[in-house]
Amino acid sequence: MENMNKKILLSKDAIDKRVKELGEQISRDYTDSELIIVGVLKGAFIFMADLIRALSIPCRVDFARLASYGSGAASSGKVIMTKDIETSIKGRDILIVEDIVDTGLTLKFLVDWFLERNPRSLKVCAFLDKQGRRKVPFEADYVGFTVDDAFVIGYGLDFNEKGRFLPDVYLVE
Ligand SMILES: O=P(O)(O)OC[C@H]1O[C@H](OP(=O)(O)OP(=O)(O)O)[C@H](O)[C@@H]1O
Ligand SMILES: Nc1nc2[nH]cnc2c(=O)[nH]1
Repeated sequence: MENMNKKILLSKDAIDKRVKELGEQISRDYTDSELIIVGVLKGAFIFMADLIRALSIPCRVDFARLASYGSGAASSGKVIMTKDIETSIKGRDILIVEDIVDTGLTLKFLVDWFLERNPRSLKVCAFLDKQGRRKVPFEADYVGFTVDDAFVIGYGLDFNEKGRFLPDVYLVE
């Protein structure tokens, strides 16, 4: 990563401002509900930590971890869950929090998985959305920023497990 060209895409200030707006919007939409927030590991952990502190409503948290397998850099499109949540979601309001939607395969899998357990409602909040890259139709209910088709790191997002700690988001090449 040290040898890579990286250019700032989203500053910490811009991220903080947008996360605060999302927190306010979600708090308005879920007044009178005790939301269960499900973070998708690993990438979402920083966004989720900031987002729940921007809420003015109570929430519970849980985590799931998914992996997609493929040859080389290309995903086979097969997603598997390597860690399920530990909370019962039947009849509850669920918000999945994800760092990025790219092909849409991960979130499509997770949404279908959770819907089988009959939550009262199920929505998705994604920090970043690469809308032009979908392999399956998928729309998040809340989006921090839309980004073009370029590889990004920082604010939880990694390149080979590096760069998650960076407070800003960078384009890398
Ligand atoms: O829309 P998709 O094409 O399915 O891609 C999005 C997924 O890819 C990334 O996870 P990754 O597998 O890199 O794991 P990580 O979160 O542990 O970094 C990201 O965090 C999403 O979960
Ligand atoms: N870190 C990272 N993970 C991704 N997964 C899908 N797109 C991206 C991206 O741009 N950066």
